[in-house]
Amino acid sequence: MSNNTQSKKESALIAENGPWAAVGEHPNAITNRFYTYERVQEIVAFIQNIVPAKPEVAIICGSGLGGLAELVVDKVVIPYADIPNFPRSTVAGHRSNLVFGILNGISVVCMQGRFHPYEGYTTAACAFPVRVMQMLGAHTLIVTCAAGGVNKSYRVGDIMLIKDHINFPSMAGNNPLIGHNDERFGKKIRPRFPPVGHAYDRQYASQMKQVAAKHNIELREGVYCALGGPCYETIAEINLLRVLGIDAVGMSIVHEVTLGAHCGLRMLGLALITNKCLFEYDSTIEAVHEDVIRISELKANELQQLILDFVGGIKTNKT
Ligand SMILES: O=P(O)(O)O[C@@H]1C[C@H](O)[C@@H](CO)O1
Ligand code: HPA
Repeated sequence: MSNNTQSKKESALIAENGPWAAVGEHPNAITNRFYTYERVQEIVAFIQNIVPAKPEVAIICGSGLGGLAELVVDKVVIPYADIPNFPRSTVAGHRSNLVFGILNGISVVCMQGRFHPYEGYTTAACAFPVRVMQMLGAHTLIVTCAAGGVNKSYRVGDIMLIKDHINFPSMAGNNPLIGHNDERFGKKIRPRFPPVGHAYDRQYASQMKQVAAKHNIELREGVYCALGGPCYETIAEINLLRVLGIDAVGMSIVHEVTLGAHCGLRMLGLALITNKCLFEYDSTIEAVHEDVIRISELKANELQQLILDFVGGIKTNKT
């Protein structure tokens, strides 16, 4: 091929796909092109063939928190492996199932296992199931996760209502919305620059506080931040996060909430504090994932009680 033909081909590619085309696009742009509106619709149609009922509430279960899905009645379980083009969760404490059914009187879909960027998935691939669940009918998304306590007053086993988040991967140019903005995701036309300042629904937050008070469960409220993982943080990093006013640190949620905001979902987030973060160089305790799962499983009942009652409240408020 002559140099001239080669450069003409490259120019055409760049004109069609943008400046990254010649050197390789940002991976999220590629994922977004893979999980097009049409492909997401195909996945939705596949699922609707198995489960015709519309879920109203979507729940993403964090590390060791998949037990919540066991409370669902009239259950239909679809393994991720059975769904065309659906990723698999590769992390201990995350099963790979979509669980449909009724939770405290309301139709739900639970993701029993999520995807994390450190598993090798782009943030767009990690979060695209949020669009699937919205297209299946969900108007509400509940995200749960395990997190390290950065706030020094937090204890292991505390539950934190997520008031807001800091999306460090996004600040570093890794947002799941990078790539083509397909305005068809969601009920209204979805904007190129969606606001996320009120991503966590204030009314839902106050309903959750009432539920916690009713059960005598102390609820913390704070700011969650996501880092890329898979390493737990250094002592210097934790001290930096603390200076920034962050209360809990994890490796998930923020990309899911970003797509949830983009497609117009009302959202609630709960983080279970599974370990205290390291602040001092002479400290001997290190975070380990086995402990994260152990604490999650130990405290799962409380979290489940909160979600069960909260979901029941959504039903009551509708009737
Ligand atoms: O899926 P979540 O955010 O609950 O999992 C947390 C973050 C890492 O995946 C893992 C670290 O122990 O737990
Ligand atoms: N850091 C990051 N992610 C986590 C932690 C932590 O200490 N605990 C559970 N998930």
